[in-house]
Amino acid sequence: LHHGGHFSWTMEAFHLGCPALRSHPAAGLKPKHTNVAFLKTHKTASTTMQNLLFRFAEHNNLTVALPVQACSHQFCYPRSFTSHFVHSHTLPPNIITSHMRFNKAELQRLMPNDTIYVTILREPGSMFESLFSYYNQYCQSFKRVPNGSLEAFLEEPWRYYRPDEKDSMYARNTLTFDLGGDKDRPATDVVYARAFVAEVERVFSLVMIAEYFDESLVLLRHLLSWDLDDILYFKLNMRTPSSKRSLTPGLPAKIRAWNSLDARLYDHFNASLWRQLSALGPACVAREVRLLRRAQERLMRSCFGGRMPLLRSAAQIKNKDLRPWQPSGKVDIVGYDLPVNLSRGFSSQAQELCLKLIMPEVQYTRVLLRSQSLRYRRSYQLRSPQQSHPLQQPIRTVLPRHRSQQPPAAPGPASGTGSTSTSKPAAGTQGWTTKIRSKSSQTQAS
Ligand SMILES: Nc1ncnc2c1ncn2[C@@H]1O[C@H](COP(=O)(O)OS(=O)(=O)O)[C@@H](OP(=O)(O)O)[C@H]1O
Repeated sequence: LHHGGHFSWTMEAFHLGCPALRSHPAAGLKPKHTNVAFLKTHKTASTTMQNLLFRFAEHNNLTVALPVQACSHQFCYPRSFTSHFVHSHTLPPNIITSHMRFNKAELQRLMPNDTIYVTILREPGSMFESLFSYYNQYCQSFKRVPNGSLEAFLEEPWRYYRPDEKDSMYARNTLTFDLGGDKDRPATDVVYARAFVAEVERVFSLVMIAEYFDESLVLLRHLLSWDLDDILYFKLNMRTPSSKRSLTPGLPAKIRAWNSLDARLYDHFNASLWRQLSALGPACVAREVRLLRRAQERLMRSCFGGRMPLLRSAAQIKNKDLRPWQPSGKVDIVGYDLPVNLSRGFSSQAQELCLKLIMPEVQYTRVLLRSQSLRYRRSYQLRSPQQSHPLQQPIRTVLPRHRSQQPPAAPGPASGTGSTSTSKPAAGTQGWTTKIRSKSSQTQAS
């Protein structure tokens, strides 16, 4: 961090890395894969992932598809994604990661052919508890429940839930909905549930699991041929312990029954994550996880003046660019503040890294849109019309009206070079390769 922002721990990783993989001859030369579509599901640690992808994109001068202003900082969720929602200055994209309702055909039209699709799921009990608390003031199904009681909702969900109502996707099978599925298919429709899981498996090369976030990142790193320092992160979008409630016995089973499609997805992809980890080698995975955590702790201490940071509620954070959005007065989403004397002994690059690591979703989206827009404007005069992305002509300015149930973002305008890979530094990762195959080619063909 003190040497130009690059965290040099790849050599250490090389010595501790997986022997079987290290012997692979050409892996050190393999370029990093840079075309990634990450489906940002709700309340699954997806903001932490999005921040990691934003930083990777900036570091490698890539283009991130961002929403037009009328969509706020999401792609007009809960409407099904279309390329009309993408800001024309962020085309052609390498990475897409903002909230959307998945639409395979539209994403394939937008993204390069070799795009790797990734998403993340969370255990249904803790996820539903998080949704219930976060969207308590938005979602009518939750607002109707006396005393905001999760137990009361789960006792008689049909008393409070209306499938066609605004924001009902937060109250039942949210993962299925985000993935483009039918959240209200009855649990008895096993044929639909199986086919849906199979479709998700066909499209997504990696389905991460929030409970095993670091292990999932190790798989991601191998899948994309990234370095260990590309997967460093600080946890974002957390609630204070006082905003959480523990689930009383019997509730997890009720949550699973109510969200049976999500439960099926979770069980399937949790099992497949562990199969992939075991194929990579448990010892190798454990070593990489250990390295990641150690490096993260060092990075945190560097950014926060030698000690571990205190998590702060939004009101306590002096820098407004670092205040996380608060869904209501009843839930406290915490964030970080940087020490005032951070600039002492730090390069501007190192300061920038510390800032971006803790920048909340709404503000980072706005910053990225601004910088990409600037880049787009600078390169605009140099382009011939043929060099434009097909979706850039004509630029679409009219958007169907849509209410925003999410935090208001104020993105400015934004960019577009279309590089598809970066040169991977050979040091430390020679021979490390993944056994996980990209499914993008199958997906394109289907
Ligand atoms: N690295 C990592 N590992 C495990 N869990 C993590 C991580 N980062 C964030 N979190 C937890 O994820 C919850 C927020 O999820 P999202 O960022 O997806 O929420 S949002 O839909 O974008 O608002 C939120 O959960 P709750 O605190 O239970 O609400 C965060 O604490």
